[in-house]
Amino acid sequence: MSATVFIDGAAGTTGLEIADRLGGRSEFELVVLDDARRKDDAARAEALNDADFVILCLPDDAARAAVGMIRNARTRVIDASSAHRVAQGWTYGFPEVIGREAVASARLVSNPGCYPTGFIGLVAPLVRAGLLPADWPYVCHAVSGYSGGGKALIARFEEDRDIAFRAYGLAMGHKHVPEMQTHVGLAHAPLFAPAVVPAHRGMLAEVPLHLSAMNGAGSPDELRAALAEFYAGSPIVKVESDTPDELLLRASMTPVDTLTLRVLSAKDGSQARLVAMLDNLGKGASGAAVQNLNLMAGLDETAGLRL
Ligand SMILES: NC(=O)C1=CN([C@@H]2O[C@H](COP(=O)(O)OP(=O)(O)OC[C@H]3O[C@@H](n4cnc5c(N)ncnc54)[C@H](OP(=O)(O)O)[C@@H]3O)[C@@H](O)[C@H]2O)C=CC1
Ligand SMILES: CC(=O)N[C@@H](CCC(=O)OP(=O)(O)O)C(=O)O
Repeated sequence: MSATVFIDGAAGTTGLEIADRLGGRSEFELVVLDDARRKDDAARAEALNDADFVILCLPDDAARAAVGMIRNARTRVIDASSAHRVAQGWTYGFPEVIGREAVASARLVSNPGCYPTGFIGLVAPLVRAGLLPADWPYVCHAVSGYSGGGKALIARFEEDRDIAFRAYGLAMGHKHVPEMQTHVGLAHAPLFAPAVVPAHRGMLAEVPLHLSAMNGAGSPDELRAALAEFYAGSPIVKVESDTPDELLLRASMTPVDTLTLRVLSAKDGSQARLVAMLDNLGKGASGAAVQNLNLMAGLDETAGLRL
């Protein structure tokens, strides 16, 4: 018998991409509320309590309210919002970093943010291996396609074709910083500098490092080898050892659920740039939600993913 899945917020950017990935799969049956009922609390409460799995693709406040509507301990939840990413009782849904078994057995899973997927994917294994210090004040620069901001930012970029680059989070305190600090185990909140480019999807997150100024930091070769070992065998996270002349995000990018990591470095090893590339709607959101759903349902983690 197939498990029932209710996507709350199914008409939004993340929800639609999850439904795409689940389409045609016999292991899951999607529960769909029509347009007239998708924001009706009584209909949502019924669907939230009846489904085997609920995937929340809602703004944070609506996600918190949806969790409050679940009145049984049977329904298992994947929250794509940032409402529960450092909350007690929730498992952080980054299986490669947190552990596949932890995600597979959890009832409440919080999907990582798109930018933190790049930052944590790069830094957590290296801090854990003792090759980067936990008490360093890290910096993360990143660019995202505009679908990262959901329907509102898509509409803004599609209406105003003149925006070439949008830096934001300028007063610091971006909502992703707590999960970046917590799930790497850092002493200081990272300084996070996000931006949006006029492409629908795609993301690059970078952590520049003055290795020669960091006490006890590994060499670029050691960092690269440690990442390759940590993700060895992962069908989703790839560690590349090349040094390309340039890294391009293409506006025509097709959806992909991989996360690609690189350690780029100076010849003398004094400086490095840790770089993650992903699709904000792939491993950054919908692909990650489907990977977590697969694990929670006891299935191959890659089923339905675009690899
Ligand atoms: N886009 C991305 O790349 C990523 C998004 N996320 C997170 O996923 C969540 C969804 O984001 P995204 O899909 O981009 O956002 P969208 O704005 O595209 O979609 C949100 C959807 O939720 C619906 N909604 C809002 N309030 C309610 C409610 N009370 N009851 C039912 N439906 C409601 C909206 O309805 P309506 O259509 O009427 O506006 C909309 O369809 C957010 O928390 C976001 O931060 C996480 C990682 C990456
Ligand atoms: C481009 C853009 O606006 N991106 C969003 C983050 C997208 C994401 O990861 O979603 P969560 O909000 O669920 O964390 C932002 O910076 O707020």
